Amino acid sequence: MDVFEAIKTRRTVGVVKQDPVPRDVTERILESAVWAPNHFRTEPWRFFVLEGDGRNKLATALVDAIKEDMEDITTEENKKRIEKQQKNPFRAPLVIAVGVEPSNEPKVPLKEEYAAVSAAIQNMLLTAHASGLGAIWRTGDICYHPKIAQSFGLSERGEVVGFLYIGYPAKEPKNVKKTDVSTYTKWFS
Ligand SMILES: Cc1cc2nc3c(=O)[nH]c(=O)nc-3n(C[C@H](O)[C@H](O)[C@H](O)COP(=O)(O)O)c2cc1C
Repeated sequence: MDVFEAIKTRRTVGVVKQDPVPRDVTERILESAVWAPNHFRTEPWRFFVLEGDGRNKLATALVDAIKEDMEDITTEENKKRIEKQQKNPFRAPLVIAVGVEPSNEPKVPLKEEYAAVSAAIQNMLLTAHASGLGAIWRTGDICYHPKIAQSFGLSERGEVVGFLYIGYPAKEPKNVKKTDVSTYTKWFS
């Protein structure tokens, strides 16, 4: 599969099988990340690989984070929200939490550190797709909760920018409509 084909045929896959992802495939996905472009070569990306029982680490972090923002954790509604977060990491056999650890160098714009990590994530999604896997980049407010960053040992400036849920597709991905690029393009020749 050439790069353009991989880019065009990759779709977000939210529902995957529980079959484990082979170690070498996971390692290839990780390796593809660090070839992303990165101004000043600060290498701001961090990867936390969660598989098998390791996914409990994320479940605990998600539950701690959600509880912190609740006034009363014993209401029926909140109990359900807690239960949902407890289960969320088990929706895929492999979850990679991708973090950013921004440089302290004044010359390095913060937005460029996030840009580099986003480019790394796209590499990972494309490598997963080219390996026959399905993946979804998930966030939500909880992803950016300081407790989540802390749970992975990130600094106060660091944060998790996405959870990649990866596995073999259980369902055909939904078709998405893309507006033709000409709508967003102005040419100056
Ligand atoms: C920064 C970012 C955060 C995202 N977070 C979520 C999410 O929390 N839940 C979700 O269902 N999809 C999430 N997505 C995936 C998008 O919904 C998906 O890319 C979009 O629907 C387009 O589908 P495609 O990836 O198949 O082109 C996220 C994508 C990005 C780039």
